[in-house]
Order: sequence, then structure tokens, then C-alpha cells
Amino acid sequence: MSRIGVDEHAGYVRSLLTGLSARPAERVALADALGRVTVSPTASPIALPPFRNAQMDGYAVRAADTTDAPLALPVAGEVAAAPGEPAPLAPGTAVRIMTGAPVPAGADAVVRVEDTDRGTEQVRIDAPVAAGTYVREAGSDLTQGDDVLPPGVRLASRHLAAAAASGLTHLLVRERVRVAVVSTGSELVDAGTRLAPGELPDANGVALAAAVAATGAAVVHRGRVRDDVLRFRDELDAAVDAGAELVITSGGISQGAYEVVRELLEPLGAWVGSVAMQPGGPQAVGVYRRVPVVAFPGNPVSAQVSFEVFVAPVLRAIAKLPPARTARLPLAESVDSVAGKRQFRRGRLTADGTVAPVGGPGSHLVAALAASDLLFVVPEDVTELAAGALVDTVEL
Ligand SMILES: Nc1nc2c(c(=O)[nH]1)N[C@H]1C(S)=C(S)[C@@H](COP(=O)(O)OP(=O)(O)OC[C@H]3O[C@@H](n4cnc5c(N)ncnc54)[C@H](O)[C@@H]3O)O[C@H]1N2
Ligand code: MOO
Repeated sequence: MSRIGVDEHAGYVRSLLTGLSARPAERVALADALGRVTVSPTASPIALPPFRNAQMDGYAVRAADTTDAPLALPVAGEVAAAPGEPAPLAPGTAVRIMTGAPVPAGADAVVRVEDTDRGTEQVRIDAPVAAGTYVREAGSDLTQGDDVLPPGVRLASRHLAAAAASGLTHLLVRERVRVAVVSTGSELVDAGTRLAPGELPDANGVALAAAVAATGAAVVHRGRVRDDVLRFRDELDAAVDAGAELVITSGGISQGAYEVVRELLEPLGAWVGSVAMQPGGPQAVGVYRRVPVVAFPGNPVSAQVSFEVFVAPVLRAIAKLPPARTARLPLAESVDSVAGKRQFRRGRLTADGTVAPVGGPGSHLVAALAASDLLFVVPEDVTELAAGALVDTVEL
């Protein structure tokens, strides 16, 4: 069995997934657009704000009528933030106005209620106001037809606010990468099932699907199969038929008697081998019905670390998500490692900025993984690191 380096395998996976980066466009409703990436500039069909309106609750006036303030002006009416067009303001009068209400033609300033006696028949204005005071001009935020969103933006709530304010209902976004997640193993059952001897809840199915979603891709199919090659083949067919552009599997790739992923895919030309890393030593990549298949080892920590190292960077880049945060930090205590393998150990950032290892190197230590907030790397040529040694870390 061939053994390759971590960076070499990462390169294979990256090139296998190259075809996924050209994403076609699709139209999605704003309510479904969070986290999606715009494909083209989006013009606003209206100006923002669409009409001249009051910035404060108060009185709409002609600024020139307040020059000699303090003074009183008759109150000619009221205008609320409600549909309708107010009558023009007669010279020498004031109109009560609410925040967001259209400013009547003829008025060019708003006096805050705090700067008046709050009168309803007539209002006393304490001090002169300049033209434009507390008036929000139509188009002062955006001119009609201008771009409310550029292309290539990963949509957050602030972008959706601007799109909705512009009256848009849908946006053109890049299609998400469609991913299928398949767990293999006769010992696996659904979480929540009463466990018979030798049975295990399927942790990887849930966790890999969540990891896929966290990178901005879409999980279009999830399956679990016992160690039966024909069942596995059926599951891959179901994944491809569901539109998957990438299949991620867990389990069934090492040296045992029931390695279904290896048995099905190796004869079809897949590379099934060993990568100089721990966890995540056994790895495989192949193609099934022209769809890339990236196969991870079954141990839950191995599967999660493998996803983080090989697939997450590619999917994040496609979804315009920032890469995982990395830092070089000192170890809180010494650790050992094995020669010739890059160890991805789990750790926690302590209050003093050091990295405390959590659990040992074992790839079954899923609870210790959950208690960690970063991975730290012990390089291939290092077998021992003293407390205080600097390590490369990746935030989980
Ligand atoms: N003779 C050798 N044995 C093993 C080697 C080796 O090089 N030579 N490599 C070991 C390493 S390292 C790993 S990692 C595992 C990987 O094996 P597989 O990918 O074939 O995975 P399985 O054997 O199917 O499962 C391994 C382990 O993980 C549990 N598992 C599997 N799937 C799930 C799941 N969805 N949820 C929770 N737990 C799961 C499974 O029960 C096993 O305990 O091989 C070593 N052996
Ligand atoms: O590679 Mo395995 O993931 O070390 O246990």
C-alpha cells in the first residue's frame, strides 16, 4: 500500500474537486439567501430612501419661517409614517410629523418635538433651524438603478436588509456545491436506537453533514449502509441520482475483511492508501459515475479531521467563506508524537494564550474532540515537543 504526504493528498483532493468551483447561477428568495454568494451586481429598482422623509418626530417647517425664533407657528395638520401624500405646507405654518413620514412639499426642515412646546393648535419653536435639518432626502443612500449589492458578496443579514429595502424579492446567487454523505459500517445504527451488543450510533453521518453545511455547501443526500458492496453501490447511485457533485464517505477503507469502499472503488480506479498523518491515516479518492468520491476513515475524529484538512478548505473557498483561522501558539505542556506522521492533536486555547492538549492522539476520542476548540500540528519529523514550543494551530 502506498503512503503519501499530507500536502500531496490535499493536492489530489483539490484537483479532483476543481470542477466544482465554476458555479452556475440560481435565483433564490431573500428568505433563503443567507450565506449565499451573489453572482452579478444587483441594481436597486428604487431610490433609497424612496421619498423625502422626516428623521425625527417633530414639526415640518420652512426654515426661513423660524429665523426669528423663539416664535409660534399655527399647526396646519399632521403627517404620519403611513401611505399617502401630504398636502403642501402653507407658508408661515407648521405640520406635526412623525419619523419616516413624507415631508410635505414646501417644508425644508423638521424641528424636533424636544425643541418645541409640543403644541397641537399652534407650536412654539425654541430656536431657528437651518434648511435640511432632520430631512432625509430621497436617494441620499442610493440612487435608483445603482448597485445595491456587488457580485461576489457572501450574503449576511445586512445585505438582505439593503436588498429588501430596495424592494427586491429574489437574488441571483451561485449554486451551492451539492454533497452526499454516506456512512459505512454494519455496526452503525441511528442515534437514539437502543443499542444491541456491538452496535454504535452513527456519529459521522450527522457530523460530516454538519461540517459540509458549515462550509456553505448543500447536503443533498445522506445514507448509511452495512458492509455490503452492493448496498454501498446502490447508495452511491442514490447519491448521484440525487444530484450530488461530491460524495463523502466514512469507513471501509483500511485493511480489514469488510472494506466496502475499497472493494467497490479500487477496481474502478480509485486510489486507496495511506497518508502520513494521524488521525486520518487511511484515505481514498475516486470517481463514481463521474462524481468525485472522497473517502475518509471511519473513526469519528479521523473523519472530522480529514474533512477539515482536505475538503473544508476547498468548499470554503468556493462559498467565499474565510479560511479557518490559524495561529502559531505556545504549548501549555509537552507532547509526544510518532515519527513520520503529521499529527493533528486536539487542544484548547487557555486564558494565558497557550494551547492545552485535550485527550491523547487516539482517533476514537470523539468527546475529547468536542471539548477542543482547535487542532495543533506536530510535524512529521518531530517526536517530542516541550512545554512552550510553538505549534501551528487551526481553529475548529
Ligand atoms: N491492520 C490495520 N488496521 C487498521 C489500520 C491499518 O493501517 N492497518 N488503520 C487504522 C486506522 S488509522 C483507522 S483510522 C481505521 C480506519 O478504518 P476504516 O476507514 O476502514 O473504518 P472502519 O473500520 O469502518 O471504522 C473504524 C472505526 O470507526 C468506527 N466508525 C466507523 N464509522 C462510524 C460512524 N459513522 N460513526 C461512529 N463510529 C464509526 C468503527 O466502528 C470503528 O471503530 O482503521 C484502523 N485499522
Ligand atoms: O488514522 Mo486513524 O485515523 O489514526 O485512527
